[in-house]
Amino acid sequence: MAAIYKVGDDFDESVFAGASCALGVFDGVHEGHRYLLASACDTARRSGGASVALTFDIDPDELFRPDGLKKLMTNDERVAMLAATDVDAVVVLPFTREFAALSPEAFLTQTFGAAAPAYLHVGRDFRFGARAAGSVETLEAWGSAGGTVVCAHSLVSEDGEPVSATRIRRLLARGAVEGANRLLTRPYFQSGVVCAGRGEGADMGFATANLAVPDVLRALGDGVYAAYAVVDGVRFKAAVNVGVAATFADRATATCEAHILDFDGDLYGKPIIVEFVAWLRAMRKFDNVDELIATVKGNIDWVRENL
Ligand SMILES: Cc1cc2nc3c(=O)[nH]c(=O)nc-3n(C[C@H](O)[C@H](O)[C@H](O)COP(=O)(O)O)c2cc1C
Ligand SMILES: Nc1ncnc2c1ncn2[C@@H]1O[C@H](COP(=O)(O)OP(=O)(O)OP(=O)(O)O)[C@@H](O)[C@H]1O
Repeated sequence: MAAIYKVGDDFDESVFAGASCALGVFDGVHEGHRYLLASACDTARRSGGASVALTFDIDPDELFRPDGLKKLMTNDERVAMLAATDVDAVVVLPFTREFAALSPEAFLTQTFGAAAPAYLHVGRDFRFGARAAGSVETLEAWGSAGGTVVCAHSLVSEDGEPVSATRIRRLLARGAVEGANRLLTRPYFQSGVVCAGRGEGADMGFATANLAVPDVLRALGDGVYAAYAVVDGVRFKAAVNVGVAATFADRATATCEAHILDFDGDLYGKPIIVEFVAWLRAMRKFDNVDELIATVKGNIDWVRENL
């Protein structure tokens, strides 16, 4: 597990000296991000320096484009996932309005101080600094003056289209979880602490663990999904309703309800992770509860037999 440095008063920039850094937000830590991180590990191995994922504490869009923003994971999950790759260190820059207002040159000076990295890896489309004025060309001019080799990579593509967090969000919004998982190279997940529901699921024959997923993390479209639920590190099959239950919209608050197969422990207050595998059907508003129960039990049976 990589060391995690949060940049603050006592941060020592010498971490960057001679290092190979991959720079970006990295929401989702998707296939393209992993390629960039692996490229940094590669030049680090060859040059004998450390490999560093250089990122921000929040997604800049949280400050500048919060309306309708759907992130693929929390900031803590993003940093933890970066730290679980092969990099030696994750450096987390505080992204404030003051920081965002820096010119590209000031951004680089403030970030690296006198400790120039040996290699800096970015995607060809990388933009940074105030009004996104900084580009690969800006990096290259700075790098050649200070001794940093800038590696601007062509974007990793799948099916002729670059992999990006935006593309993955678009897939998730329409429930295309298999496609999103392929670009993520792992299952898309939602996580949280199980909260109290209305308590009616158990009477209907299918208890559910309810998560109140904050709106900014609801990248996945409403619907019913086959999934796995991870409880205390153990993976169980699960049938999951995403979105506020349409039949009970006036009294329901949960936005992710998982019926965990072959599990009957008390989960209130416990953290769980729901890993989505396949879209099963659209969520429906049922006219009678018997029809809802029969349909949900059918979904649970499908999960039991097919996952
Ligand atoms: C696999 C699954 C599918 C579901 N599908 C629907 C649905 O299509 N429409 C709906 O209104 N509620 C749906 N629900 C939500 C149930 O209505 C809800 O879990 C039940 O009312 C219990 O809620 P409670 O945990 O708040 O007591 C589904 C639940 C599960 C587990
Ligand atoms: N498909 C890709 N292949 C290689 N590098 C990539 C790819 N996608 C992004 N990168 C690079 O990874 C770093 C982090 O990118 P960033 O966090 O902006 O990801 P993104 O997927 O492009 O996000 P968004 O879609 O929200 O713009 C940047 O240097 C970026 O250029």
